[in-house]
Amino acid sequence: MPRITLENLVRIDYDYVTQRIIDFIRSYVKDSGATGAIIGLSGGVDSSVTAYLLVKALGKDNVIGLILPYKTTPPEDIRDAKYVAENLEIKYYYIDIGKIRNAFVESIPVFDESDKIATGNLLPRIRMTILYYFANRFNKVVVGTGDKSELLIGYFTKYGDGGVDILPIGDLYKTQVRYLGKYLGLPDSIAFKPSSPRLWEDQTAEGELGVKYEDIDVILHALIDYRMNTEQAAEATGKPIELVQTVWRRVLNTEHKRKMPIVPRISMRTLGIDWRMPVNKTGVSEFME
Ligand SMILES: Nc1ncnc2c1ncn2[C@@H]1O[C@H](COP(=O)(O)OP(=O)(O)OC[C@H]2O[C@@H]([n+]3cccc(C(=O)O)c3)[C@H](O)[C@@H]2O)[C@@H](O)[C@H]1O
Ligand SMILES: Nc1ncnc2c1ncn2[C@@H]1O[C@H](COP(=O)(O)OP(=O)(O)OP(=O)(O)O)[C@@H](O)[C@H]1O
Ligand SMILES: [Mg+2]
Repeated sequence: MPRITLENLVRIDYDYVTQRIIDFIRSYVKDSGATGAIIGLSGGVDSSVTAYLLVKALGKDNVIGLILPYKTTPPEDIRDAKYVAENLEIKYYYIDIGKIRNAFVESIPVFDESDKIATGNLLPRIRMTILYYFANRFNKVVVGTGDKSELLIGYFTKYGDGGVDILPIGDLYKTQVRYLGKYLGLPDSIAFKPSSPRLWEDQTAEGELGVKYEDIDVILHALIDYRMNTEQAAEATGKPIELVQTVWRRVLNTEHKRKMPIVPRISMRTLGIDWRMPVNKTGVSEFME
């Protein structure tokens, strides 16, 4: 049984990884017929790394950043998001989403502030709408920032930050994204900033999940990349079986977030039977007469 450590995970060739992602972005945007990319800049590691990669792939004139704060966004995030945009010399817009969010709140009869998830999820869904406005308006693609850890455990808002066209860092675990950030020249204050969706005050990802990303990553590495079962993963990583099961349960329970909406199979082709109505002598279905 291999011993699986975080060391394994972060010791990858970041030069190669960067080139693969750049090639992917370039060819996707070219084939889509778009003129470039739109990205939401939060000041967090995922959007910062993705923005650096976009500029390397497409050039600074073809990337637009949107800084979309709400009052739960701390000032240091806004400062870091601006730093990224200015350092990369990309065009960016700053749009406070407070008024839009409040219009939703005032218009929804059953609105309940105490429901943190339903209330918090409004923010990424509003951001998604604004990102797509810009994409339509300027013929660009919306670039998502989800990493492999978040995607696998479903730690994102369905059709919010999950509603995007491409996910350039979606095959890299959070810890790998941090080291890629360092490799790309991001300051440590961004590359190693504790992750948070900032959906409510003082929210942190690890606080809400109850598991550290370091543990999540090493466990996912065993379960997904080595295709181990939970007992094997616990042994190979040295993590408690309960923790491994918690992570695995998250993967299973969020499968729906990684798929297109399910369509029931009722057509002739998918059912494999002829479902046509009987036709009359003139060859017309009776109900159409
Ligand atoms: N089996 C199933 N098949 C199909 N659809 C299913 C389903 N189960 C739930 N659903 C649907 O999914 C909905 C629940 O999913 P969703 O609306 O996303 O809500 P949910 O997963 O409960 O909440 C989003 C989570 O992601 C976190 N988040 C959000 C944004 C960014 C980040 C970040 O890392 O920065 C993290 C946030 O803190 C929260 O924990 C249900 O209301 C239902 O509509
Ligand atoms: N205030 C914001 N302004 C613009 N975009 C935002 C804002 N907050 C979140 N987003 C978008 O939603 C994405 C998902 O948020 P998330 O918090 O997962 O990513 P992050 O902040 O880049 O990194 P981390 O997950 O480590 O916090 C961001 O990467 C960004 O594209
Ligand atoms: Mg964040």
